[in-house]
Amino acid sequence: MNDQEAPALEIRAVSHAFGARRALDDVSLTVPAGRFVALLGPNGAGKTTLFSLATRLYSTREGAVRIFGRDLASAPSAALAELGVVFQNRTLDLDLTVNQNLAYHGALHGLSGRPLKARISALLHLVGLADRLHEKVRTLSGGQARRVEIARALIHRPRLLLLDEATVGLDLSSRAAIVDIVRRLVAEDGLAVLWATHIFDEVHPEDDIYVLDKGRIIAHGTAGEVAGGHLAPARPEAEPVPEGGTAALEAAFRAMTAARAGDAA
Ligand SMILES: Nc1ncnc2c1ncn2[C@@H]1O[C@H](COP(=O)(O)OP(=O)(O)OP(=O)(O)O)[C@@H](O)[C@H]1O
Repeated sequence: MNDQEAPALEIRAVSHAFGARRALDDVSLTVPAGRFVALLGPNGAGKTTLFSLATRLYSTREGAVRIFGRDLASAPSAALAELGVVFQNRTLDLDLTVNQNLAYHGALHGLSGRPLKARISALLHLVGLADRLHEKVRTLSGGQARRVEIARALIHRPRLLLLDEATVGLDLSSRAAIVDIVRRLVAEDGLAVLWATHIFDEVHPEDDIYVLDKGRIIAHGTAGEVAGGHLAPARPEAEPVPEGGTAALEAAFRAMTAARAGDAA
């Protein structure tokens, strides 16, 4: 399979345990090139563990992770070159400016001089923060800092972006702005995205979703299919759908996880 045909991310039969606690159990999922895929799961489902394996923070002992066909264990540099990531926990240096944070990260990826400056400028325009270049990150709102993290994750032009609960703790309009930026990157730039969330209203009916619960994938399909076809259609503007519009997905999810809790009992 050549690089153009390979999925952006392939996770195959991955399991991971912390001592006796099995955090992931035989998880497989695929993010096709240029597509938005949501990973929906409650707290403790295993999302962050999966991201830690996909970014090689943890080594994969059971199963395989491939990024555009490159195996993360045997060809880590080639695989990670295609990957950008926004972690759940904030990792910007608050006492450096936006520019310094981005420039430092760009330098790690071998960028310097004019190309680096141009890249930072383009990315800050993309996330709507061009006027904050020389301000310390400490002065930004939570949503603005998140947008800087997205810019930073894209500095080396990855073709796959992983976001772990990127909107958690943000107000509705900041969440909407971030969802909008990410969906535009998919639609206009062909970026592939894995969007991990426990917030139902960030998912549109036509989105490809995987539902993760207690370390296992318990459902996969479009969000509309998983919700039994009762999900309200996405609105054309990329705001989260109003509360209640995703009630069917939430109800389906609760029914699935309750059934599993019953199985386990
Ligand atoms: N370093 C660790 N040591 C021990 N157990 C861990 C560790 N990291 C995660 N776990 C456990 O693994 C399971 C999955 O956790 P994980 O953080 O991956 O879930 P999550 O879906 O990202 O949840 P959240 O949204 O709350 O971050 C949980 O039971 C958690 O307690």
